[in-house]
Amino acid sequence: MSAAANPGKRLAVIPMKDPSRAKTRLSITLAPRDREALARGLFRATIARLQEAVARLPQGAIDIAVVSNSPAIARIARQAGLICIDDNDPGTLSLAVEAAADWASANGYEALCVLPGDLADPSPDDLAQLLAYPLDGARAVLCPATDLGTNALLVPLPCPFAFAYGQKSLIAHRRAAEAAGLCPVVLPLDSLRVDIDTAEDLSCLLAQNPQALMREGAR
Ligand SMILES: Nc1nc2c(ncn2[C@@H]2O[C@H](COP(=O)(O)OP(=O)(O)OP(=O)(O)O)[C@@H](O)[C@H]2O)c(=O)[nH]1
Ligand SMILES: O=C(O)[C@H](O)COP(=O)(O)O
Repeated sequence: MSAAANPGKRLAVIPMKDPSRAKTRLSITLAPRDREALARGLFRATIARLQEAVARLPQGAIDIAVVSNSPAIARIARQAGLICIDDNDPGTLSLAVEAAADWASANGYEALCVLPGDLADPSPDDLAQLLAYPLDGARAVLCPATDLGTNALLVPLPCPFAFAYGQKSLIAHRRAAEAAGLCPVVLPLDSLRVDIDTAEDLSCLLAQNPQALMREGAR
């Protein structure tokens, strides 16, 4: 693909660690194989919801990708028909997302939407609203997590500021977008507020979906 390949298109990207290294904050609550199963299960659910959202939008408007260095994640992504971007394991979420932004710019996409692969229950309606949000060349859209993290964002490409994931990243992203001359829009979408980081998040998830920790070994 080249820069001329995707004019007017947006790329939705899910950053993913290898499942064997994921969900470390749940180490006290879950055995390694359960953390791995949870990470895979949440990733598959995110893909399905995103595909449902994309199907509601004009055909060809959005492509979906994963950015990861994990062969296990690449296998799941390819089976689902996603684009796989290899981030060469740069060591942080921000650098992995930067690798995806660079790839998307080089391939001619006009905007990048970043969604973590550990959202508890993202709704296709909310995802479609975010994916279709008008940027008018100068907006950056930020969807807050309950803890003031950034659970989703939509930026024009090339993105004029550095990603700043970490504690209270919503505030950091808002400032960075503004400093780079963009107009930051905070878009609170209920179903994008909760990701599964802590034991409390997990018990809420299991109350709603007791299958969330089903073993995935056979797939
Ligand atoms: N490609 C890539 N994805 C990452 C990286 N760090 C985090 N992610 C992904 O970003 C999303 C949010 O991740 P976190 O909640 O920070 O990490 P986690 O592994 O899910 O959980 P913890 O280990 O408890 O921090 C998940 O989809 C992760 O797989 C990274 O270094 N590279
Ligand atoms: O804002 C962030 O850093 C992202 O939402 C990732 O946050 P998490 O570590 O809370 O999942």
